[in-house]
Amino acid sequence: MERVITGKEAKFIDEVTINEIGIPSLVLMEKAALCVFNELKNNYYNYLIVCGSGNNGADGVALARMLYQNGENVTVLLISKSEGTTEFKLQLDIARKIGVEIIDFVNEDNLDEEYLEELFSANDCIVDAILGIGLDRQVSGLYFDIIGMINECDSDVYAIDIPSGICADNGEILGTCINATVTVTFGEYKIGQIAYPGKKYVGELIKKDIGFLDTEEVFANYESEDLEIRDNYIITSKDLELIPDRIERSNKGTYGKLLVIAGSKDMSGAAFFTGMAAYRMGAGLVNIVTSYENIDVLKDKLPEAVFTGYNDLRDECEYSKIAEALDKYDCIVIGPGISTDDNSAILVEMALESGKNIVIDADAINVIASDERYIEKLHENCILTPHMGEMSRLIKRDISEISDSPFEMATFFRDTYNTTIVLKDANTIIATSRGDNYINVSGNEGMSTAGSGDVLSGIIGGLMCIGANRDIVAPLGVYIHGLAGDYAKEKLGSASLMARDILENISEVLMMKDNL
Ligand SMILES: NC(=O)C1=CN([C@@H]2O[C@H](COP(=O)(O)OP(=O)(O)OC[C@H]3O[C@@H](n4cnc5c(N)ncnc54)[C@H](O)[C@@H]3O)[C@@H](O)[C@H]2O)[C@@H](O)CC1
Ligand SMILES: [K+]
Repeated sequence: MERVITGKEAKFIDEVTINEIGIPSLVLMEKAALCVFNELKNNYYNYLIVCGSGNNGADGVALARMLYQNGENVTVLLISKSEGTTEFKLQLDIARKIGVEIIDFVNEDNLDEEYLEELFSANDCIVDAILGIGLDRQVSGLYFDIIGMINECDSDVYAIDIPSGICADNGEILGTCINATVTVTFGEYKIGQIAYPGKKYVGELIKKDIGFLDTEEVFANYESEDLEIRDNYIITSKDLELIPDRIERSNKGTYGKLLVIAGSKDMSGAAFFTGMAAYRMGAGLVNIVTSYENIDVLKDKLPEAVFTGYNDLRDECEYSKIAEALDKYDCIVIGPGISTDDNSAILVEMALESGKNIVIDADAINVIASDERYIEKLHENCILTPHMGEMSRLIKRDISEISDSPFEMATFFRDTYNTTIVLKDANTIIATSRGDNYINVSGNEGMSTAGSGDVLSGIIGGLMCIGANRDIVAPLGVYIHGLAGDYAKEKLGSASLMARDILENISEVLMMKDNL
């Protein structure tokens, strides 16, 4: 896994590198500007570098100097009213002395919006050096208007460090933001570049090492009074190694027993997808607990499973049959297609009280959302997998509020209930009960299709079953699900992609692991 950091953590790493280690700020800046220069040089006819007056702007001015000295047509556009940081003033002074063309929009007369529009379209490359990780409030006024104009023109836009307007801490857009073609960032990825909505505006994301002190070393050895370091990661293909290997001399008991409580009248498909996904992940035995009328059809589709039927769980005999199964099995997936009737409420309560490792999905989440009594029973071995609608019911907030700040919502839920949450979205956020957060980077738009969530809960259940580390099953399962979807998209395109195609490509992911 790879760490992703907040803007504040990035600042802390900056400060330690400069103040404790002694690498001068200007040396880091020179390297940062050089990295962007190497991406740009000789690629465009005319460059316009739009600069704020913080160190992001200073990077921009240093870049302009490099382009100028390389013989390219470059203009700096200054748009800040304030004098700027020490580094900014210094870079500007050097650039002026060397002869770089500088337009000071705020202080020069006779410059209006029309002039700016013409300037933007006259340059085929615009560099956004307005705001970086120092963004700390809503974008308004001139900055707002200029970002709008840059987004309107056809030129390529390179953002230095992060597109201006995206909050590096969580991906929120503070009023407006630059829609970049390419973003060149320094040190580590920032959450705002990986998480939606920010991710949508980053374009191609290039990460460059500019000589900061190693992040893990900084976090382990230096303390900051006002900064709480959070463990945020992305899963990468290397982490597939964390899927337990098959053992040559083994039997089905070696790979665990999973109880899948899924499906209700007219909803047998959900149980099939979940059960089958768990088997494709390598689960030893899957027992599907479902309404009696589903069993015949499921037996045909998934003869590898065993079945436990129920009709009315107020019946003592039926109740104890399920209680016995809960007792015998290693882990549980509950929710896909179970409906929200009285039987489901009983099943959810039984599963929660078993204390086992449980994946809680779909209608089981709706049951929990319907009554405070259940939410209080969540524990550290639960993994909830809500989509935006289910999350909205669970925490009683509007979907728009959740999709504007999914990262905050997921971590808030985890912190409140000490449970793992998988908030499903175009890039799913996982906040684990151990305190780690993950932003998923696999998957595609074709996976927004019926049954896709059922497959995910089966994959996570399957991973638990085969003995993957408890702290990693949720983020790893989400990553595998997305990767299986990516394989499916490669073969079929995104529009025709169906849940069964995700299922069929789980094996591709497992073979990829074998070839690592
Ligand atoms: N030594 C360093 O500190 C390095 C800094 N680097 C660059 O410096 C950037 C961070 O620099 P800074 O911390 O100076 O911050 P920024 O340059 O991102 O911006 C801070 C300035 O913008 C103002 N501001 C914040 N939000 C605003 C808003 N919504 N509207 C208008 N003004 C707003 C702040 O008051 C402050 O004056 C990084 O993103 C990176 O590009 C790199 O050069 C690497 C080395
Ligand atoms: K920027």
